Order: sequence, then structure tokens, then C-alpha cells
Amino acid sequence: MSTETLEFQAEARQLLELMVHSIYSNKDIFLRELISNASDALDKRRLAGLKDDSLKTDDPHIEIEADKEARTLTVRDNGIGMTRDEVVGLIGTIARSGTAETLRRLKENKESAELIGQFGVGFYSVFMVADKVTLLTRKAGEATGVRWESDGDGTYTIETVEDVPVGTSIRVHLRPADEEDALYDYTDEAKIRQIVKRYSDFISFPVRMGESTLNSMKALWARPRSEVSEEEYREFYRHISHDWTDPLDIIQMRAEGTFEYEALLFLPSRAPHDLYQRDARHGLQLYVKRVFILDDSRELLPDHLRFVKGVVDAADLSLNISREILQQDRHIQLIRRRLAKKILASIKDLMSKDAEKYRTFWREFGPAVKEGLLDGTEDHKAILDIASFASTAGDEPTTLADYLARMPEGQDKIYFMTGDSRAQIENSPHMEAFRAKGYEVLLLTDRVDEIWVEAVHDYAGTEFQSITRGAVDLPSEEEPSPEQAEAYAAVLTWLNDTLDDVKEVRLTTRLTSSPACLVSDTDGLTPALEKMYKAMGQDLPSVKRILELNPKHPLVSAVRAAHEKRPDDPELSGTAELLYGTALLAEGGELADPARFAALLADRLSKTV
Ligand SMILES: Nc1ncnc2c1ncn2[C@@H]1O[C@H](COP(=O)(O)OP(=O)(O)OP(=O)(O)O)[C@@H](O)[C@H]1O
Repeated sequence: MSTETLEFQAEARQLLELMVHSIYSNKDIFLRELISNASDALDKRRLAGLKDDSLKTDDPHIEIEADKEARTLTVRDNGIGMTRDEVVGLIGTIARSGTAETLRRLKENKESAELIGQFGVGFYSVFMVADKVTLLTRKAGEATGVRWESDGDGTYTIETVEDVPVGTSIRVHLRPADEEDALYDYTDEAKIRQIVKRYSDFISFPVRMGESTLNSMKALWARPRSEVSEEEYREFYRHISHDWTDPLDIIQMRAEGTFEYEALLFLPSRAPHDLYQRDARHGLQLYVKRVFILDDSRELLPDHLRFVKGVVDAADLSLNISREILQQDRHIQLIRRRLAKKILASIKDLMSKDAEKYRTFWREFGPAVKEGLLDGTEDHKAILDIASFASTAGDEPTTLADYLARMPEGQDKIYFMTGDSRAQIENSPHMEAFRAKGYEVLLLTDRVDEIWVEAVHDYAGTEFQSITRGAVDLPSEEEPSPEQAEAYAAVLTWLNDTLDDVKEVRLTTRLTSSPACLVSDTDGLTPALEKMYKAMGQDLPSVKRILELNPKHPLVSAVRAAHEKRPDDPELSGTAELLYGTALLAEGGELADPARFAALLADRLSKTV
């Protein structure tokens, strides 16, 4: 077949341009990327070989060859290889989510040094050191191979070729060395050895150059922590996670006895783009006796810990184990519980050892972890122990333990309010009585908060109580006086009849400066929950709430007086609607008919000016 010239996809072209102009200061990493891809390809070939004997290889390895004369460096693997379509799809395009956004920000050149460090560039990083790259590949099981070549300028050529061994070879035509620009002589054996040792030592296949093997191939998770450097952990984390920021914390564990396994886990320092998407990937890889079996192993961790990355190496599973079997395996379920407990315990440690890291962790992953409060009951206490929440006590989030410690004499509940933002909650009329009494209120603004507060009853024996639900039973709170009750009886009855949108109208002592507020029934749905259920397509009747009036407010007492004098005045029902509408607006709610509210308000205002 003849040679075709194709264009890189637009995003890929932009990334290439960045690579050619080399905004990465560390160019050595191109070799790490090529070796990492080769190692993945060897894993894939091994797995394919388990199903189909003819795809096997006896000697899986990676080979590096340097040619000083020709100024080329070749990285060759006998892994799975790629078909022509795969080369076009995988090398000619970038499918990773978030790439476009990252590229846009990189282009604007803000924070570029920081950003590029967080962005995996993969194969394209080779263009930092190359003026031409030739890729030869044949997929295991295919009859012909593919030759791909590009000098990184936006196009590449591709052709079908015969006589290519299974696997992939990438020949890098090196640019002239320029040590001032950190562009070293990558045909230099010492340099190559240094890079492999530094970045790829743990790769489980031999990386060979001539007669020697450059890497130790030691599984990091099997080595004692004291023998492994931070740098080695970081490189391993990069290899398995494709995350270019350093992990926040490293968790290592080993279980001995009837079912043996080792785990090396990492808490990332940034949430991935897809954390809250349905089917977000899980971060654990399963190995059996040092052999890679599966990634995205969702059987090994509960969903609310899906962001944890790492490796679990189990000694007693079959190499042929499938996802279906994993799901039912009793030992796997046990591992899952143990890992979850260990991770939560490690985060608790982090809280006391490194408050700054803990804060980062909770900011990035808190909403995901809180999802764990919705399923099962096992880890509720452990999750609440590591949770922190915004609160009226200060600008920094508080733990529940600290909240309890601050509770004044007489307070017996953990008060909270849910809403869209801190400001909205803090300005809501519901806060008034709590502010007046000096009671701290937790300000819950994550979507998941609306749901878990329905499911969790207490923390360490102290009940959670929404301040927008039920009657306020602040200890020693006075009931509206019998005189007030009597004076307001008629107007309340009339309001109950007039306002269709509310379930009940009653007096309250919870307000100090606002005329009115809305509260939910003790067991009724909150408006936010109702909205969420409806968004999920559930057909629910609208839930009505209770309108509470502050008898000490001049507007409320004026309505009472007006109703006493002119019970049949049709204007009064408009005022009642305004009263209800204002209560709704004050808590950040939405009016059913804003135009009608505005017209009523304009009418009343025009009579006052
Ligand atoms: N040596 C290889 N053998 C087989 N397939 C390869 C090889 N190198 C790259 N590929 C394929 O090309 C894809 C793109 O590689 P690239 O390095 O750009 O990204 P990646 O490895 O998916 O992500 P990362 O940016 O984290 O490295 C790989 O996912 C793989 O499918």
C-alpha cells in the first residue's frame, strides 16, 4: 500500500507544538514515557496470551539501542503492538478528557510551569528531543505491520509494511544536544542508565541495553518502606496513575495468614476531571504474585474511595481470574473492607500529622468520601471522624469533634443547614435565633450533604438537627405567649385559608429581625431534595412547607391589625402572598411566579412613595 500523509487532530497539533517548543524543563522524561507505554503494551500482550496461546511471547522485554553515528535512540518492545487504525486513533489524536481545557490555559500561558507539571504528555514528549520519529509496529495476531513517521509539524505519514516483528519500535532521531537547554546526549549510555534507574526501575519487564538489564524490576509494594526513596514512590505513582502531580500520602499494607496480599496505595493531591461522572474509573490495579491482572478494579474499593490509586497484589488468586469471579469472591470482599478501613484510618492520621495536607485532601475529595455515608453503615463513624464542614464558628472548616467540644451548656444537638452557598445560608432567616443564642451551625453546601443528612442520625451520640425543619426546640426557648396566640388566632386561620402554597401558617420565636420564614415538616422532603428527585425523573407531588411568622415584626403585626379592621379587604391577600414570597426569597428559594410577585410589590410600593 502506498504512503498516506495525514494530519494530527487539532488538539494533538497544539500539544505537539508545545512539545517542539519544549516548555517542559525536564526533557529526560521522554524516555520514561516510552518505557511506560512499552510496559503497558507488554502487560496487554501477556493478558491476550492467556486467552489465546498463539499471541504469547516467551521473553517479554524492552530493548534500548543507541546509535551515536546516526544520532538515533530506539526503544523496542515485543508487546501487543498496534493496528493501523490504532496508530491513527491513539497516536494521531488525544482522547484524554480535560485536554482541551488544559491546553487552552497553557496557551494563555498563565500558571504554565505549574500546569504542565500536572499534565501527562505521554508519547508526544518525544518531540522535545526529536526532530523526527519513526514508529514501526505490528499487532499480535495481525499479518502486516505499520510504519508511521512524523517530524512533529502537524502531519505524519503512514504506510503498511511487511516483515515487522510483533510489538512496537520507536526510533527517535535526536536533535543536537544542547545541555544549556537541558537537552542531553541521549545516545550516551551513562545518561540512559541514569534515566532508567531513576524513573523506570520498578518496571516489571527487563529493560535491556546490549547485554545488560538496566532496571531491578523489583515490585515496589513488596519492598520495605525504609528501602524505597520518595522519588521512587513518586515515579511509580506516575506510572500507574498517569497523574503528574505528586501524591499527598502513601499507604502501605500487608496481610499475612490464610489469604495473603500486599497493597501500596496513594492518595492523590488533586481530584480527576471525571470524579463525579457516572462510571468514573477506579484507581486500583490488581496483581497476582507480581503479575498485572486488571486495572480499574472496582471490586477492591467502595465507590466513595474510587480516587485512591495503587496496587493490590494478592498471592492466592488464579492468574485467570475474571471480573465476574472477583465480584463474588469472599476474600476480595474482605480485602475491600480492610483497605477501606485502612485508608480512612490513614486520613485520620493525616489530620493530626499534617493539617495542611488533610485540608487539601478534604477539599478535593470530601464530597466523594461523604457518599460513603449513604451506603451501608460500616464506615459511617470513621467517615464522620475525618469529615470537616464549614461552620458559623469561623472561616476554617471544623471537624465534628471540635464542634462538640465547643458546644455551650444547654445545647444538645448538632445544628446544620444545607444550601447552595455559605452566604445564602448565613443570610437566611433561619439563622437568626441560633445567632442570637450563640449556637454554632454547620453550613452544608455540597450536593451530597442534602442526602446524607437524611441517612445519618447522630455523631458520637449527639443528634444532627436541621435548622429549617420542624419547630425550633432550642432549649429554654419561649413558646409564643398565650396572649399572642389568642390575638393572632383569627389572622392565622385566614392566612391558612388564603395561602395555597403552604401547609400551615404559625407563629414562631425563631426569628429576631425577619418577618417570616419557611420550614419543612419534621419528616417532609426539603425543597432541595425535592428538586433533586425531580431532576432524576421521579414524579413527586410538590411538598408544601410551613410558614412561620414573627409576631414581633411590624409587618406581621400590621397585617394582623389590618385583618382585624378590614377582614374582607381583597388587597390583604396580596400582602399575604408578598409575605410568603419574601420568606422564600430570603432563604434563596425560587418564586413560582416572579412576575406576579413583582407586580404586587410595585403596587404596594407605589402607595408608599
Ligand atoms: N509501545 C506501545 N505499544 C502499544 N501501544 C502503544 C505504545 N505506545 C503507545 N501506545 C498506545 O498509544 C496510546 C497513547 O499513548 P500516550 O503515551 O500518548 O498516552 P497514554 O499512555 O495513554 O497516557 P499518558 O499520557 O499517561 O502516557 C496508549 O494508550 C497506547 O494505547
